[in-house]
Amino acid sequence: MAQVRRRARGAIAPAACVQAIRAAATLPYSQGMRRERELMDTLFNSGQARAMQHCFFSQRSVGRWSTPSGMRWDNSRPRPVHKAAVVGLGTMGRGIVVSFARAGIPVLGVEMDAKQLEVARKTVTATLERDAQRRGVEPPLGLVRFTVGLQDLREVDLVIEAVFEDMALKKRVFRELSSACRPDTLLCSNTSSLDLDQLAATTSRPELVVGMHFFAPAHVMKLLEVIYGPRSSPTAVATAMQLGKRLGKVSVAVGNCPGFVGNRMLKHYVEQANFLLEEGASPEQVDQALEEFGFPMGVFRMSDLSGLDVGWRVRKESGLTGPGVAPGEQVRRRQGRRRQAVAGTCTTGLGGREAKPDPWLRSFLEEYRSRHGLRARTVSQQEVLERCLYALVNEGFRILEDGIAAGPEDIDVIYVLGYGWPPHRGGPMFHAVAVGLPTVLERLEHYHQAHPRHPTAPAQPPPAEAGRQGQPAHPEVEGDHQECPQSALRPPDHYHSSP
Ligand SMILES: CCCCCCCCCCCCC[C@H](O)CC(=O)SCCNC(=O)CCNC(=O)[C@H](O)C(C)(C)COP(=O)(O)OP(=O)(O)OC[C@H]1O[C@@H](n2cnc3c(N)ncnc32)[C@H](O)[C@@H]1OP(=O)(O)O
Repeated sequence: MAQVRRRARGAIAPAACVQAIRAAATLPYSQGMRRERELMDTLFNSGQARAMQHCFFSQRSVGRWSTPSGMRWDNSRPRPVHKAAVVGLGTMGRGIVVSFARAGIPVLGVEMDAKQLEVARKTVTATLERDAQRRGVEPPLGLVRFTVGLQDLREVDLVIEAVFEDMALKKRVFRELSSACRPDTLLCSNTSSLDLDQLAATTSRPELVVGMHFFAPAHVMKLLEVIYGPRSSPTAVATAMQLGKRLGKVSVAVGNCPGFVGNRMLKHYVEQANFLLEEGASPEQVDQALEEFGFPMGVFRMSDLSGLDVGWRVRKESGLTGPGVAPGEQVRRRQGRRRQAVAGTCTTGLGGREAKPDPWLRSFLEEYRSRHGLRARTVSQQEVLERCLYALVNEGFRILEDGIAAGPEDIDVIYVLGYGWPPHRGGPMFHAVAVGLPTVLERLEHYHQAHPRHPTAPAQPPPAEAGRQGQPAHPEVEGDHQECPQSALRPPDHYHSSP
């Protein structure tokens, strides 16, 4: 039972199953049946059941996508994709190649560097072989071809660019793709946060450019964010949405803004976690609170595995990597500790999956606090959860206001399938309603008063001309020491799923 509870992370159904089996094995038949019925009644009537039902129906509803400009699932025809290419075979690119092969779609893996290509070939082959062995099938190795350079791209119907998160580099790749591919080839980007419209503008076919944002590990996580820009055509959006489904993912169509939906919210979650380090929490403590809430891994473990280098590049592009930034930033800059180059982390010792406290980090944080005159205080588990999760929820409401996500269900699907938000808590927007929007608002305002640098949203809406796609811009971080504005969270009229 202890093992089940540990793996279930707060979900009541797995523990109830064990109890029912135990009752069947140890009680007389009629008592065992009665106990099972009681357990079922408890489960059927629980908030967790409603949360899981919400997840189930939300995953179906996002397939009926629509955009503010009137593109819809039922008025847009996808194109067939017979063969695809992935350009850039880092960790994400390799995972995407694996997803194509596993779905039975021929795929060309493209690298500019021959050494990197060989590493990718080995990793992809090993992953496909391991996966096939587990499933008792033949590995689909014949569907994957690797090549250095863009010369073979005329044979593909769709390309996914997955190079480093660097706008200049991505623009160069898109320009080259534009001449290397057929004029009808869809050009997609796996960018985590960059402006899709700028990428589209470098090509001869901006209408055939969309974002296809995968989540790490790309061959495991079930989410695909499909990002439409102002010039993306219905055909391009429909093709990417349908392709996601073929790849075994749940596709969610979202608008174009920095970080789109998932990472735009993630930024506020990560930011609060970093502030908590300044204030006295340890990374292990923050992670433990989030893991007890039900995430498979806390924010620091997750960042270690998939986000340190990406986050660093994103902040570098935004000019947020100078001196005077919060410890999270400097920790990330520690030599050789940006994951995906090295399996080392800021929360854990070098290598391995197990999170172990890092003595270097502990003394770094002590030194950082003393340098900035910060007195470490005790941070409760409740504060960790409220600050990290409500900041994320708050941004979710701003995303709805901006029309970047079609509805709260879309955000919930993104968090459950992309970031491991526990399904028995329904997703962030569902959770906020379950907690009570007035309570969430009160806590956000409380933390705003207590910590003037706290959340996220400006008291005044930003000027409309600062936004993209004719929508108001969302607030940008201007450094970790910005004044804290008020909450964006208002009980929205359009929230139509009740917990
Ligand atoms: C102005 C706006 C700017 C925007 C701001 C930008 C913010 C900063 C950007 C951050 C980076 C974003 C990157 C990307 O765009 C978005 C993401 O992908 S975020 C990551 C989302 N993924 C997760 O949260 C996954 C969490 N993990 C899980 O859910 C589970 O671990 C699992 C993957 C379902 C597997 O679970 P299990 O089967 O129980 O097995 P394990 O836990 O042991 O893991 C198996 C295997 O997978 C590896 N792994 C797990 N998680 C990750 C991960 N997040 N990234 C990479 N790899 C991961 C794990 O190490 C194991 O590998 P192995 O040891 O077998 O080699």
